[in-house]
Amino acid sequence: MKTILNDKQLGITIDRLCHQLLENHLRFEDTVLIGLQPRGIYLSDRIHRKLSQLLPGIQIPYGKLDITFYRDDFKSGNELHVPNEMDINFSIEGKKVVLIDDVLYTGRTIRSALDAMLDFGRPSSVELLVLIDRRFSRQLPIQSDYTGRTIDAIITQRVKVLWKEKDGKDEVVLVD
Ligand SMILES: O=P(O)(O)OC[C@H]1O[C@H](OP(=O)(O)OP(=O)(O)O)[C@H](O)[C@@H]1O
Ligand SMILES: O=c1cc[nH]c(=O)[nH]1
Repeated sequence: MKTILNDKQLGITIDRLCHQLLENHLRFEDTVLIGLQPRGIYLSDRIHRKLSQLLPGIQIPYGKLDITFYRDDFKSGNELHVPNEMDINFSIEGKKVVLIDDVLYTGRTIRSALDAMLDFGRPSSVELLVLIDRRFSRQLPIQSDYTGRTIDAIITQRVKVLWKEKDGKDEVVLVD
């Protein structure tokens, strides 16, 4: 097992991603943040919290999207898919959406998210922010606009993003 980001590096990386978002979205007037269930929301919670500190008095619309019923393998196999909470109480019609997830690998989760998101309106643009981009693993033409760390990993390896509130510590590891 190899550490990709320790807790300090993870904090610095999230701060940097927030500043990159600020550079492009300034006061977030037409921008909404959407975290992907289940594991992207730990990152999106932190990003939303940090941006709210950096922009006091500004309410940035923030929701959580569940893609369970939009997965391209939803109807195949015998696996039982258990949905997570869908929590988007605003329209994304005409908004600039920033989708947030922890890991980008094949790109299938993001494809499903793009599909699921359209139930909430037609955005003017969609960007993707991920903590870890597993390069050379894509099965679809999808890439991130904001990236914490790009890594090369072989197919048998798995990136695990651990969060203090869920897993007891903040760390990103590569598991063989
Ligand atoms: O780009 P992809 O290949 O879709 O992988 C990325 C997704 O994988 C992880 O979720 P999870 O382990 O729940 O997803 P999986 O079961 O699809 O691997 C992670 O939280 C991302 O959402
Ligand atoms: O390495 C990987 C690939 C997909 N999803 C993860 O969380 N990790």
